[in-house]
Amino acid sequence: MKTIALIAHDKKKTEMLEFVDHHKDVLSQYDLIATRTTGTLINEKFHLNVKTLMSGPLGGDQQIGALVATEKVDLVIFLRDPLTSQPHEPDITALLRICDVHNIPLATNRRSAHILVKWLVTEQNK
Ligand SMILES: O=C(CO)COP(=O)(O)O
Repeated sequence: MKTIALIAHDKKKTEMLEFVDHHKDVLSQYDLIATRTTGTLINEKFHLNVKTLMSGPLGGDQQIGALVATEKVDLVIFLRDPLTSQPHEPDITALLRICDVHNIPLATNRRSAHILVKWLVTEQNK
């Protein structure tokens, strides 16, 4: 397990920052990538050296999807906003799909994200 992708829609960015704050000790042990705005906010606050790709609406979800498809991402945390329509909805759907195609663990809400991080810790201690 090496690379974790972090993505949050605008209304979920505060939640993402809280999530990262809570788990920064674990997350800092992995290579982190993110869509542009999400990653920039995380880097400003935590200096975790997150590599940023394009913003989601400009193709960032597709970039992460391509990395999932080529097995360069091992886990995806995507705090989606299910109550706001997104202009790049097809890209979002494609990212979720490609995670399923490649059997990549994917959390789309904060509680499942917490569970995945706990699982990471369990795996580390094996
Ligand atoms: O839109 C997004 C995911 O679909 C997130 O993109 P940003 O991190 O650039 O806001």
